[in-house]
Formats: sequence, structure tokens, C-alpha cells
Amino acid sequence: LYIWPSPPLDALEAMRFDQDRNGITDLIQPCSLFIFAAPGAGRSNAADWIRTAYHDMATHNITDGTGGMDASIRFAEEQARAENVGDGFQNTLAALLGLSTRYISIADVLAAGTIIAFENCGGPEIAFRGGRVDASEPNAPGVPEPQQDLESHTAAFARQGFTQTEMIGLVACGHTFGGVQQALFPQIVPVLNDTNNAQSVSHFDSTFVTFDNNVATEYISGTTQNPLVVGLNDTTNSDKRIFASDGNATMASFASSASLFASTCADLITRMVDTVPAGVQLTDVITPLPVKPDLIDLTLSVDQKTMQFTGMLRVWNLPQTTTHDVRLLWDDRAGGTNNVSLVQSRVATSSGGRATATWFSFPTLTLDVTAGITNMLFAIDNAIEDQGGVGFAIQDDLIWSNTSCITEGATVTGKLAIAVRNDLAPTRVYAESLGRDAVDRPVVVETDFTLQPGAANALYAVWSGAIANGQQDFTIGAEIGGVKVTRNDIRSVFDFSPCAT
Ligand code: HEM
Repeated sequence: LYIWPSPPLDALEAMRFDQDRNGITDLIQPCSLFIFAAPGAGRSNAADWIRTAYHDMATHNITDGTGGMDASIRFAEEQARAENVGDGFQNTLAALLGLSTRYISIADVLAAGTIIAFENCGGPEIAFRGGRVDASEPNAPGVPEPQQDLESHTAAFARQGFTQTEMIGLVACGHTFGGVQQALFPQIVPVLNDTNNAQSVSHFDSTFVTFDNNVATEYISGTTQNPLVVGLNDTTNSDKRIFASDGNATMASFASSASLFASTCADLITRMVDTVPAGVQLTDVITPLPVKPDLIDLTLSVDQKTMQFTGMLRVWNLPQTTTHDVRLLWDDRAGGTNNVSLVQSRVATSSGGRATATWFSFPTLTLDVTAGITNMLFAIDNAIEDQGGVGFAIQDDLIWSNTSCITEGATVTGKLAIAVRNDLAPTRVYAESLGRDAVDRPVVVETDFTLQPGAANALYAVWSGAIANGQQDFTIGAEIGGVKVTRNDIRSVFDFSPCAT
């Protein structure tokens, strides 16, 4: 556990656990969902994502530390290689790249998508870490292909950091989803003439949109239709060679124990997505904060007498059969303590239905500007939640001003304003928004604001500036004593009121 607020960890935690609004879960619900063709294509987003993560990782060289999960699979040069045949990679990036932010790399989204696909489609819970760094250029080739022999496959997995037994496991874990497409591998798969499988995908097991050990039970019982086991051309039967490489011992153990298969895959898939270039430092495993404020927002009124305070609170696994007394308590600069009841607003499941999040909304609170706010606590059915005594710190010294507004039309522009408490004395104030560099990596774009003339005794000074069409995901930035700070949760451009016409 970490102490809230930590914007990078808060963002990773939300992507991992806030499955009703992380942008990922909706794309694999149901697990057969495939958004790039009419239903019945024989494919799924989940399978594309898992294959993409493996192909991104498979360039890793454990000896020299190059390659690994770094989203280098997004480069056209990698996708053009025979080892990366098919549109599954560009589909995956079309679905997931846009979810990356200043705090979440593209590779982190690919890793989270893979983990959530397993977890929500019948698989085990899988540990997720953040902190992957997106590559600036393609990696060296290195993804195994079905026509290669067992020796090259064993060597390729060893280069990636996996033993022979782990190779068997990793291939079986991946190949419980999806299959081989006829159009890409006509020498392996015939045209199937099946309207429920329009792209003629020969699936690895009979349950190709969910995780289970059928890939192993069907293999061991001899009923498998896996095209890389019973394909007509033995040269491309790579799963057959890999699965049999220890006399079928590993596959037999998976066939006789669904839970062994699940726990082995949980371990191997974590290791797969945590295989990163040397020097990249991953976070600890991201665990859900038991009580988490979110969408915290302070806005200074136009007359500068009050500030509006809004937010949400997420609590795990509250029984839904009773109502709950959830209160927000806060401290202010005047030494006062205050409290208010929160209103339950929605319930969402997480971790593939294993956990339930109950969300509570703050009522819109109007705070006196001199008192402001410094810290929050919560009381949930009378139990105090204060992060072990430190509380939930909140800063009211750099906030949006309610004089901000946007103009909507064919384009969306805006004149935004940031209120700065006078004791802060920043040298620069700017709006931060999400941009992309030349190779699509998220970057922070700073738009400098200028100090506006104001009333002599005002507690806050107002800085304002114009934002251009297309700018999105705003936070407040300032430079104080040479140090850059970021404030407020992300606001979309539409979180500002329209300008008076
Ligand atoms: C020697 C190692 C491997 C070989 C030769 C191999 C080969 C293949 C081939 C030929 C396909 C068909 C691709 C298509 O037609 O779209 C495929 C699909 C797939 N592979 Fe592998 N694979 C290997 C290892 C892995 C691993 C380790 C994973 C993940 C843990 C994985 C996950 C997948 C998935 C999920 C699909 C289905 C994609 C879809 O249906 O869209 N593979 N693999």
C-alpha cells in the first residue's frame, strides 16, 4: 500500500482496479468481443492483446538486457516482420494506446490489458506492476515462429529468461485463447466455411475466448484440434514439439489440475509482462487502496469568497444488503473540523467479479476561502479511515478559478484560469495537458498563463491563458522556487463551464 495522494500510483491503481471506467474492461466484455469485424469472426480482442504482449516481450535478451515489454511492437518496422504477421498488433494498439497517460506508459496499458483479459475471462488473479518505459525505436527481432525446431524455441525462451518447463507453461497459458488464422497461415489452416467463424480461425482449444485448462486436457486426451499440434504439416506443429519436450509431464500436470494450471499461468504471465529492458524499475505490485478519494476538485468562486469542493470515495466489498453511514471529515486552515454525509452513487465489480467497489459522492461543498481545506478523513459505519493517522492530504493553494470557461463549436477552445494563494509566490503558472511525442509516447504539454491584475487584498491571484482546440486532460502546474508541482485531478475540457456568449 502507498499513501494517497500519489498521482502516478493512483493512476495505475485506477487502471488496474476501477474496471467500470478504466477503458480496458469494456473492450473484453463479453470475452468474445472483437471490435474490428462483425460478430462471428472467430477472433477476440482478449486473444489479440495476449498475443501482442508476448510478441512485445519476446524480443528480450536476458544477457544484454535489450528488448522486453516496452511497446516497441507499435512500430511499423516490427509489425512488418514475418514473426509478427497479422493485424492483431495494430488492433491492440488502436484499442489500448490512447489509454496511456503521463503516468501510464503504453507498455503499462498493454500489460494491464493482458492481465485483465486473463482475470476477467476465467483466469486467475495476476499481479500487476507499473513503470514500464516505452521504447523510442524498434527492438531486435526474436519472436518464435511455428516452423522453427524445438532447439531454436528452447533457445529463444532461454534468451527471454524462461526455462524449458516455463516455455511449455507459457505457450499453454497463451494458447488457451484464440487460434491460428487461415489468411495468415494458409499452410496450417484450411478455409473453414463456417459462418460462426468467418475468418477461419482454427482455435487452440474448444473454449477459445476463456481461460481454462482445456488446452491441456484436450491435448492429453488426444481430442485436441490445436492446429499447432495436429496440423497437417508437421513442420509447423510447434505446440506438439514444445508440449511433448518433457515427455508430456508438464501438460499432464496441467490436465489433471485446473488450479495448478491457473496458478502457474498467474506466475508466468506476471513474469512475461514484467520482463523489461535492463534499467527499467517497476513499481511494487499494485494493490487496491482500501479507501480511495477520487476526482477531488477545488474551484475558487468568481468573487473569491468561497471555493467549491467536489469528489468521490471508493470503498471495497461493503455488504449491499444494508445502507452505510459514510462521512467525510476535514480539517481546515482555521483549525476547524467539519463533517458531512456522502451519498452512495454507484457499485462496480473488479478483478473479474472477485471484488465490489461502492462509490460515494461528496455533496457539492462550499468552503470559506480563508478556512480552505488541509486534510480529509473518512468514517465508514463509524470506523475511521485515515491512512494510519496521516489522513488524506489535500492542497488548496493552486486551484482552478471559476472564471475558466470553454467555447464549444466546430472546435473547442478555452480561456482557463488558475487561482494561486498569495503565500505560494510561483515564478510560473501553467496548464498541463496530455500530448504525444513523435513516436506516440505521452508527454506533458505546458501552456503558460499570465498573472491578471486583481483586487489589492485578495487571498488568491488569478493567472489565465488560452487553450487550443484538441488540448485535453488538464491539470494545474506551477514552478515554485525552481521546483515544478502538479495539482488537482485531471479535468477534461468539458469539466469547465461554457463561456457566456
Ligand atoms: C514457440 C512459441 C510460440 C509460437 C511458435 C506461437 C505461434 C502462434 C501462431 C502461429 C499463432 C497464430 C496467429 C494468428 O493466426 O493470428 C499464435 C496465436 C496466438 N498466440 Fe502464440 N505462439 C507461441 C507462444 C505464445 C505465447 C508464449 C503466448 C502468450 C503467453 C502466445 C499467445 C498467443 C495467442 C493469445 C494467440 C491467439 C491470437 C488470436 O487468436 O488473435 N503464443 N501463436
